[in-house]
Amino acid sequence: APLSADQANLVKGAWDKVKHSEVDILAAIFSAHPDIQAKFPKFAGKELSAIKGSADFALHATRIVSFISEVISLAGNPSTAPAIETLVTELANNHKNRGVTKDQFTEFRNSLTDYVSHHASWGDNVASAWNQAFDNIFQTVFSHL
Ligand code: HEM
Repeated sequence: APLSADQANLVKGAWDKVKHSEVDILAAIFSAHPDIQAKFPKFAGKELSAIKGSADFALHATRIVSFISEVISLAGNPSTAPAIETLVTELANNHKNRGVTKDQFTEFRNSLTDYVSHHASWGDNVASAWNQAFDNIFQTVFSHL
């Protein structure tokens, strides 16, 4: 089910606490899942510590975080649901073309959720809204992979 306005506000509140930590978020994902790092032509086979400070790393981290910020900013409003669907379908198709798997998307989700849950205040209500948001997003992603 789509998020209510109240649920969307809980997700926004948590995301606001971490959205300026782009590099840290991507580093946490790569560190937990080297198979994700290995999909990136620019980062494959390199030590995380050697790439984490690079402009390329900051650029990609910012792309990911900006995408998530955009989707979250559109959540909780029935009139913007089609825009979310369009953005997420495009993301799924781009990643399908790169050979990204459902398991890798799930790994990404789990690391991201782990990061946010440790860097924002995280009660049951926040967790439930966050999980519902990602269930919705991933339902669309998986239908296109
Ligand atoms: C919800 C999860 C994810 C989000 C929000 C996300 C977001 C993005 C965005 C916004 C871009 C740049 C736009 C584009 O080229 O499509 C991108 C590129 C990319 N993503 Fe993801 N991504 C996710 C999951 C993954 C996973 C799991 C992998 C690998 C296993 C991956 C690998 C890549 C690669 C290889 C690129 C191209 C990088 C380049 O330009 O060299 N992504 N991603």
